[in-house]
Amino acid sequence: MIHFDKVSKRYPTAQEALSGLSLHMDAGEMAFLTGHSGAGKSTLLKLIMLMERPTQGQLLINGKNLGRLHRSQIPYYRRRVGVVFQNHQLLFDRNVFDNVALPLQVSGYQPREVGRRVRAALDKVGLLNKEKHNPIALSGGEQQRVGIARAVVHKPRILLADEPTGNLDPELSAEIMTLFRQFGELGVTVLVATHDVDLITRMNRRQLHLQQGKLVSDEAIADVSR
Ligand SMILES: Nc1ncnc2c1ncn2[C@@H]1O[C@H](COP(=O)(O)OP(=O)(O)OP(=O)(O)O)[C@@H](O)[C@H]1O
Repeated sequence: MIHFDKVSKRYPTAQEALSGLSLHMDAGEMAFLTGHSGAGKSTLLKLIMLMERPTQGQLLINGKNLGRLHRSQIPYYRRRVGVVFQNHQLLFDRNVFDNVALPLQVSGYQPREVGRRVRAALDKVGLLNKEKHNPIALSGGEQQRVGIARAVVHKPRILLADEPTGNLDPELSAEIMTLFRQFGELGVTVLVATHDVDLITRMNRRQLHLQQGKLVSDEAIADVSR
C-alpha cells in the first residue's frame, strides 16, 4: 500500500531531511514511526500527504507513482489519506457534527450523505451522543476522537497521525491507539509518528526508527493480539 523506493527529501534551506529511504507497508498494517526531533518523521508523513515532494526516489501508493499523479487527481488522492494532528485543529465556533462534516462539505457531498457519513464516523469513535456539543466542552481525549472522526469521514485507505497522543495521559493515549488499531483491522494502513515509547511497547506493532533522515531500524514485532 505504501512503498518508498530510495526516497530523499532536501528542503531548499536545509540539509537532507530524508536520505535514500526505502520501506514497504501492506494494506491494513499498523506501524509506529519514531526518531528524535528533526529525524524526518513529519517530512515522511508530508510526502505521503503530498504536502511535499521527494527530491529523489519514488513513492508508490497502492501501486501508483505519486510523482506521476496528474494535478487534477490530487484532491481525490488526498481524500483517501486521513490525517490526525496532536493539537486536533478543531474549530471551536462549530459543534462536533459540523467539525467532522467539514471535509465532506468542502468536497460537495449532499447533506443526506454528509449526515450518514458523519454519524458513521462519530459512531466508530464512540461520540455519537456528543454531535451537538461544542468541542471546547469536551475532554482532551474526546477532542482527539473528534479529530480522528474527521480524519476518517472520507473512509481513507491510509491514516496518518503526527504525535496524536502528545497531550494525553497514558490511559487516554491507549484508548486512542486502540481506535487506530481498529481502523487497521478494517484494512486501513495506519502510520503513527510518536515519541511515546511506553505506548509503542504496549501496542506491540512494527516500529520504523529514523535517525537524521535515514531508516536505521525496522522492527516487525510479532502481533500477538490478533
Ligand atoms: N519546511 C521546511 N523547510 C526547511 N527545512 C525543514 C522544513 N521542514 C522540516 N525541515 C527540516 O528537515 C529536518 C526534518 O524535520 P521533520 O520535521 O521532518 O522532523 P521530525 O522528526 O518530524 O521532528 P519533530 O519530532 O520535532 O516533529 C529538520 O532538520 C528540519 O529542520
